[in-house]
Amino acid sequence: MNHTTHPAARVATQDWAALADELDEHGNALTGQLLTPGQCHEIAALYDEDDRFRATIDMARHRFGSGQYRYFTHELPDVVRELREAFYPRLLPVARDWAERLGHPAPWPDTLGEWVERCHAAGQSKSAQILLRYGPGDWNALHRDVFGDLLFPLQVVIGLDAPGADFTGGEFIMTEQRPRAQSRGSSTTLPQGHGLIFTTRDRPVASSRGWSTGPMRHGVSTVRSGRRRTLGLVFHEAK
Ligand SMILES: O=C(O)CCC(=O)C(=O)O
Ligand SMILES: [Fe+2]
Repeated sequence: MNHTTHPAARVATQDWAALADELDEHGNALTGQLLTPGQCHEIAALYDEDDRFRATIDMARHRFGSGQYRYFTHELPDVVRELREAFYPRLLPVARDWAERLGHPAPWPDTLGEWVERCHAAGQSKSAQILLRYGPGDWNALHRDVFGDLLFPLQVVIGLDAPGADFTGGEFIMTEQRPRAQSRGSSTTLPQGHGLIFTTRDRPVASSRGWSTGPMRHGVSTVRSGRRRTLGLVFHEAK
């Protein structure tokens, strides 16, 4: 793999000022291409390697929607580990800036390694990186990936299949609860190999009194045909 196709290098060379502006404006932001279609297929193919996963979740059984996802063990495949490590320092300034605006604590150290250690010490010790697989009729209910007190406020989902060609439907959807008003919705068609950075729990929303908390949820609309697979990167650990 040469330097230009290395996923971590692709993360580093995104226009991070523009992505931060987009995150401020919308609570989510789509990156450029991070993975080639071949790299997407390699990651998606890991789904069938049982030893790589600590748990498999049948979404219908938990009333999370319909479809299946698997939690990787801590022995992450190199590309997944490298992507997560490459994103963390880029998302950190946004996380700290948002916490300051909201008057929330910003407990995140400079390195992902230190943050993960802190999660483990606090009893959040399980890997939260997931591969998801949706077929026709599958969907993901609106939710938040909050697993304990320790939380990183942004996460990333990477599309592994091509919308239109490999599947139809299956848009990534978000809602934002507005104070004393009805919620606002958004949908994003996730291109293959691109990442969507999005708010895990709340984003800062400008208000007459400064900043207020904009609670957000995310999910996936029903896949109408084909197969949609994604890689989910979360920066805190699960319980
Ligand atoms: O499949 C998706 O697009 C979203 C999956 C999800 O809920 C997540 O990555 O946290
Ligand atoms: Fe999620």
